[in-house]
This record gives sequence, structure tokens and C-alpha cells, in this order.
Amino acid sequence: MTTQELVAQIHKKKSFLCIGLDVDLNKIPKHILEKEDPIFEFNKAIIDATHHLAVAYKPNIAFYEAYGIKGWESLEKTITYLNENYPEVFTIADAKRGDIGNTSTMYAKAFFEDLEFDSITIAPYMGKDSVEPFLAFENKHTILLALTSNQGAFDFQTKDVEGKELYKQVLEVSKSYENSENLMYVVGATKAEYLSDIRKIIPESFLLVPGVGAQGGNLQEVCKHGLNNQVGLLVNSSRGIIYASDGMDYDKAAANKASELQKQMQEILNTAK
Ligand SMILES: O=c1ccn([C@@H]2O[C@H](COP(=O)(O)O)[C@@H](O)[C@H]2O)c(=O)[nH]1
Repeated sequence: MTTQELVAQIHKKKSFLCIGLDVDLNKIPKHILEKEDPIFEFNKAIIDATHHLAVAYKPNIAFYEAYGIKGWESLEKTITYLNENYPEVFTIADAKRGDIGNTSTMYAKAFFEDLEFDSITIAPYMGKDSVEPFLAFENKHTILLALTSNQGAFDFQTKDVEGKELYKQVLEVSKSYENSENLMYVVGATKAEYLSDIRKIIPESFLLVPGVGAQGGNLQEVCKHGLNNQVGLLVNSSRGIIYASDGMDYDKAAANKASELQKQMQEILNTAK
């Protein structure tokens, strides 16, 4: 998917919501466990109930790998279902990969060519030759971890390296990578106060912003500092939406939670005009 198609979808749905499909079999409604593929059944119901409110879906790959081959099959069925039924939505493999060049190429093939995700999250720590293999794929997006939502972000990412915080070095250096126009960045919603500085370095880039909902990030604060002239934000909530209820009404409850966020986003977009 091109960035222009993503922006068009945001304006059409008046939403920049990304729903995280982090399926934990201990948390989903008990009656779904009787199905042949409970993870896929759960995802399908959540997607069908929320696709008009969200512009992106983000399965975190750990939640599928944890269930072995069956989990991987559920992931394949989920991305195929999205691509066949809702081709307008942006899909993110939250895989946090990155390795030496030839290995990164294989990761890129797995997620972009085999599974046909639009994007993947990548750890920048191994540098240019670990990131560029992902950037080589046309109309695919590489989402680099810049400033993450967790407390551990302060261990390294905000540390001063040669007069500049490490996350700023990541932003600046990555701009020189070949095909850097295919880059997006992860910035945690819990780090909203850093967004003005981040926007000075990457004014045009899209940001994936996890941490609203269960982690306590504030949507208004994120938008105040992070919106750009093409919106430029995909704000993710996973547990706050998909586990809104563990009863028979789980899909409707998820849609209600998604709708609450979409309404706030619509208001923000109207005010920003
Ligand atoms: O900095 C980061 C990077 C990724 N994540 C992931 O996003 C979701 C958040 O889930 P919630 O349930 O809405 O807290 C999850 O998959 C994380 O691994 C992040 O939280 N922070």
C-alpha cells in the first residue's frame, strides 16, 4: 500500500486507529475455545466488527509464535482474511526483526512476500545493513523502533551519545538510508512530550504510536505534538479494545471501544483543519 492510499483511508474513515491483534487464549471468551481455530475466529469477529473504525491492524507476532505451528497458521489466515476482505486497511507485522543483511532479506521475504503484510516493525540496533534489505521492497513500509513506550526505553534510547540522545541519532542516521522514504517510526504514546522534538527531525514521516489504552498514553497529547500535515499518525490500542469483554458480546464491546477512540480522532481531525 502506498502512503497516499493510507492517507486517503484516514480521511475517508476519519480515523487513524490501529487495532492490535494480540490474541491470548487465556483472555478470549471461553466459548470460542471450542472452535477449530480459536485465534482466527476471534480475530475475524474483531475485524468484521471494527473495520469501518480502524485504518490499520497490527498482529504482534509473539502472540502467534507462542502457539507454534497452529499459531503461525492462525496468523496466515488472519492476514489473508484482511487482504481478501478489507484490502483498504494497512497491515503491520509487529515482529521487531533486524539482523545481518542476508538474514534481514529473508525476514523481509517472509513478511512482505509470503504473508503479504504492508509493513513490519524493525529494531534499529544492528544498523544500516540490517534495515536496508526491508527498505528495498516497493510500497512496503519499515517501521523503525525510535522511542518505545516501555520504561526500559530510558535504559538506552534517551541516553546521550556524542551530545545527542540515541533515539535522535536513530532518526537522523536512518534518514540517510537508501529508500528511506519507506521508513516509518515507532514512538510510544507514553512519550508524547518527546514528539515535538521528534517532529523537528522527521516532520513528514508516519509514526506508529502504541501505548494508548492499557499503557495509559493520552491520545490528545500525542496529537497535540505529533500530528503533521498528512496526519502522520497511526495510534494503536490492543488490549484496551480486543478484551473489552470476555462474554458473548466481545466483538460489539470491542467495536464500542474502537468507536470511542475513532470519535475522539474525528474531533481532532476536524479541529486540525
Ligand atoms: O514501543 C512499543 C512498541 C510496540 N508495542 C506493542 O504494541 C502493542 C501495545 O499493546 P497494548 O495492549 O495496547 O498495550 C503490543 O503489541 C506491544 O508489544 C508497544 O506497546 N510499545
